[in-house]
Amino acid sequence: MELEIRIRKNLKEFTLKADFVIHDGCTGLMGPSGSGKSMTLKCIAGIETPDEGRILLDGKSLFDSGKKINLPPQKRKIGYLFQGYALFPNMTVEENVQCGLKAKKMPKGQIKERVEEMLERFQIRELAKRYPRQLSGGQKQRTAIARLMAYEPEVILLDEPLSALDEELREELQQELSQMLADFQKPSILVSHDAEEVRRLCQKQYTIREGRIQPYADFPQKKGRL
Ligand SMILES: Nc1ncnc2c1ncn2[C@@H]1O[C@H](COP(=O)(O)OP(=O)(O)OP(=O)(O)O)[C@@H](O)[C@H]1O
Repeated sequence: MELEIRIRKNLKEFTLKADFVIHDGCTGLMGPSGSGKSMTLKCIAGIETPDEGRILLDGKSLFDSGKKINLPPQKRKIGYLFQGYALFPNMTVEENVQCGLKAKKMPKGQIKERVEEMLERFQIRELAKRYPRQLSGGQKQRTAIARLMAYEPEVILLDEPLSALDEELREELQQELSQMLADFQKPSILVSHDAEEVRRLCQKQYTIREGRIQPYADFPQKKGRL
């Protein structure tokens, strides 16, 4: 698949200018605090709207200011993994996994089937009736990933998913993320402050500074099409 991003958005301090194309595999996006990383992801997901430009997924417009196209987030098939995972605290694991499918208006029987499949695949079936506060960091991550994958996204955006964790758990969850991304195979973008994390999980890297995105020339190229 191919995700093409060509957007401009005026922010308080600078203008975000993103012009890049990614293919299957994980692309890292690194840059200082406040440089526009989260804003770039939010524009791709449809949570924020660029002032102008276009975003195409396999040639299909998700956003096109010229053609006045601006698909809402639920129609973009983009999975967003937030920092801290953003699980709903008043919902059980099972309810968290199914909530996106209800919003998508999937038939009840199909929702049940899909949720079962995700609980099984991410080994959280025994935790189905627990609330997020009753989960370990790893279990929370698996629940968040199950919720994301239940939605069958075509693109995954990961916004510093591991930044709030201590080093030991971080290592462990990096392994799980790495496996998930390898299985996913479609395009994904990982925003991170950690160069080592990007080197481990991504095949390509971009840097962003004051809203300008550029390929990181020194990044070691790995196998996979990007
Ligand atoms: N809704 C908004 N409208 C206008 N400007 C915004 C909006 N949200 C954030 N900004 C500004 O855009 C800039 C980029 O913010 P962004 O959250 O993308 O940074 P970031 O690179 O993700 O930073 P961090 O690593 O600290 O999370 C900041 O200067 C921020 O103040």
